[in-house]
Amino acid sequence: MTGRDDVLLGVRNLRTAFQRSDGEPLTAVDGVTFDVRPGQALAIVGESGSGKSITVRSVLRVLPKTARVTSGEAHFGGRDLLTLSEKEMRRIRGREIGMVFQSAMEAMNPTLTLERQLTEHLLWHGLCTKAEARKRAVQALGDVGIPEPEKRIRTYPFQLSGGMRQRAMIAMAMVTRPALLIADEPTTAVDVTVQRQILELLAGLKESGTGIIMITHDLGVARSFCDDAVVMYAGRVVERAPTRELLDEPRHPYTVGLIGSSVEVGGRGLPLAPIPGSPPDLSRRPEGCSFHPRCSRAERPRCHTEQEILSIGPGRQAACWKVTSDA
Ligand SMILES: Nc1ncnc2c1ncn2[C@@H]1O[C@H](COP(=O)(O)OP(=O)(O)OP(=O)(O)O)[C@@H](O)[C@H]1O
Repeated sequence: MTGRDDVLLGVRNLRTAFQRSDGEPLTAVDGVTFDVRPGQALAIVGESGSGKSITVRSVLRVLPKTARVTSGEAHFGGRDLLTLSEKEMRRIRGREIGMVFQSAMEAMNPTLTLERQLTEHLLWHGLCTKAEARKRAVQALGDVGIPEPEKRIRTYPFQLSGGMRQRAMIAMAMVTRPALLIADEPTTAVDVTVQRQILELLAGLKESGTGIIMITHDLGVARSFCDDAVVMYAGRVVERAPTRELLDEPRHPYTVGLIGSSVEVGGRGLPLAPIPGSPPDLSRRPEGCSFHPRCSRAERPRCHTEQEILSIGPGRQAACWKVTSDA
């Protein structure tokens, strides 16, 4: 049995910067901290460019060439992933940590059949014999609802429909039975029916004890699937809470704006209200709270000088002194 206190992945104070061509550093992830627990899902939400993908790519150590983790820790299975060698990371990625991305075409090798990809994946990680690998691969395709897996295993990714390809990618991520699954917009490119089926698959994984990080723009998906959520703005976590509390009673002015401008709200018949302005250029971040130029509650001088994340209740934190003084 695992309790809420077991931490599967503990990310502390993660900072990642890009070296721009003009020499200016750009801090895309700025002091991010969160925990993921076994059998629980954490949503990472925020506008485009807020640092969600770079956060998980930093943990997996699959960053663009110009980016570098400049500080922080990522504890997983008694190790700090940020201090391991590339060889050690290769053993962890795809085996102990599975990955699912928005586009299966990006994640799969178009020149190999599903059979080669799945069996080689298992064999490379030394998880079974060649004879067992095929059996496990067929089983994994069947488990994700691919009909006639014995036959489909001989196809190439491009011969499958988008929904089937997405399932095959999930099969590949699940076949090693990872302790942690990182899913970056796994349902964005598929229709609503496939989306529901994929979420059911991921829910099965969660029930079997896998911890999940789900990056999503879809607050409805976060609500139905994720236990906890962190909201990112301009590379920082501005609010964290159990997902339902966060969505039903958002506290940080940015979270309030994000929810007000979301399709989830529009779908409930309420008017969409976009947040005025746009996120800052990360190489010229405003002093203090990065959201203050867009915030209707901003006041001088405090919002221009500080942004500290503070407790606002059990399991809840917000990086806004106005919210903490309301509490
Ligand atoms: N290849 C890159 N080169 C330079 N800067 C980059 C690159 N990729 C990302 N960035 C910077 O990092 C920031 C965070 O990017 P990231 O991809 O993590 O955002 P995101 O929240 O995942 O957005 P989206 O929801 O659109 O995927 C961006 O705003 C951008 O400034």
